[in-house]
Amino acid sequence: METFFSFVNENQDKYVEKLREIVGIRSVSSSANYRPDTIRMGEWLIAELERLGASTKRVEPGTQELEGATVPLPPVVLATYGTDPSKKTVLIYGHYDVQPALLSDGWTHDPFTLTEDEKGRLLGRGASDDKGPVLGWLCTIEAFQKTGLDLPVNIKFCFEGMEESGSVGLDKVIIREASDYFKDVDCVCISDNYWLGTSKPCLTYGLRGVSYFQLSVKGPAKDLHSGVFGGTVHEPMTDLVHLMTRLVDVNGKILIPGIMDQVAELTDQEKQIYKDISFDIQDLRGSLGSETEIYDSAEDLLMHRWRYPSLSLHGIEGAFYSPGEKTVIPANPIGKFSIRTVPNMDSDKVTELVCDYVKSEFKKLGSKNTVDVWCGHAGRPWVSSPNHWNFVAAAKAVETVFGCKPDLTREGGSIPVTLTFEEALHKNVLLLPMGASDDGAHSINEKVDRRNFVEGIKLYGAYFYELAKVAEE
Ligand SMILES: NCC(=O)N[C@@H](Cc1c[nH]cn1)C(=O)O
Ligand SMILES: [Zn+2]
Ligand SMILES: [Zn+2]
Repeated sequence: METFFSFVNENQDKYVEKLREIVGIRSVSSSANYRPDTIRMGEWLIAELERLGASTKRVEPGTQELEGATVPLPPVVLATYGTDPSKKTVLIYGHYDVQPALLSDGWTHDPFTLTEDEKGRLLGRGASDDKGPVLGWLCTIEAFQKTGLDLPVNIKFCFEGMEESGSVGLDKVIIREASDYFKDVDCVCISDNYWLGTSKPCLTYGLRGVSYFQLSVKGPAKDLHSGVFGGTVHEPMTDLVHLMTRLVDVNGKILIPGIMDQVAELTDQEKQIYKDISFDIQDLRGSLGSETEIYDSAEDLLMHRWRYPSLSLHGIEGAFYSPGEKTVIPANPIGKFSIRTVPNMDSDKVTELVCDYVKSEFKKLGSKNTVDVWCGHAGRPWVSSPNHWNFVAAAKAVETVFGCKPDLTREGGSIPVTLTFEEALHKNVLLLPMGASDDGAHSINEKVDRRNFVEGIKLYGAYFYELAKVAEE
């Protein structure tokens, strides 16, 4: 692998330039305005894959109602690189859409202009989640080609542009293609999460699910002057804020009856896992940028990230949020919150419990306004076993590139398609992150460290190499 590693080192500036190009494509899947950019990002990947000699298939998953319009869903990009029957075939999944980002959120520079700082941090929306990792796979193929090394595996790619918005349309494509496009797949690898800390790589075998809710309170036909109408009408925002405070307490305890009853019991065997993991609370504080954690011990913090559900309040649409002092009574604010779900929670049951509870709490208010609550999208939790040869190969690759054994982790975030791959293809799925715990995905000043980006490309190459060698059991 030395030739490969040296080539990657020497060409890293070129890879960073490519990352700059794609961070500049504003592929924000949640926004109708940015839908053409999201589609363009999918097309960029198709062109790049074809330039590398892959055969591609552009799948149109259909349309979507978004912000009052019918818009096309971004394409699912399928690609095949190598069809040698004597080699294993690995399916690589990634997403090319990103979370929204505005300079006014607090970014130190334009979020869609990749900027490298003096610490080698490559800052930009999607740098870590998930454009850096997606690009990394393509750089890996190019490095094998340019060094004249034989790529020791066949690769299938599946890149989507809706991951940050519920992966709409993707499950159907995977289930349809399971016995067709994906029929020769031996294992799956996803690079779309983060190390537990900032220095040691990990392999990940579990994710929480996510159920995203919207809670609308409607009253007057339009926003009102609070001087003229304040004190004389039931204010929707007052009802909504009351309801939102009834969902979760300040210590993160979910207040919706029945939710915790579904959570799998903690066994002695599982407890043991947490004792062996080195998790530095200072690292967590570094990522938080504060010392506001709820629990004192690493075990409790990890358990509450990985194996217990959480409920987060995200925002209120239709309410005044700009600087200044507008005196308005919003007519129809919509609260946003999500529940990270864990084994053995059932998404339909979660939705039923949330909706019944919100409606019963609203009734207690005696308000003349109307309430509506719905689940926008739900992805299931996933936990697998890290003993499969796919993990063994990845662990060896980590040792080759980083000189240490990887942490074995679960993750608090969600990649809903993971379980779909496992169930539809009946193959092992491995999460092999490129980014570090302080990358700030979804936040302001998201970054990937140049080191992680470059070593990540080497890791991908070493993983292909180890996959070819590892015995299937
Ligand atoms: N890197 C994975 C990731 O960020 N996943 C999102 C998925 C999601 C679901 N709804 C909105 N986003 C996550 O928030 O975990
Ligand atoms: Zn992601
Ligand atoms: Zn994300």
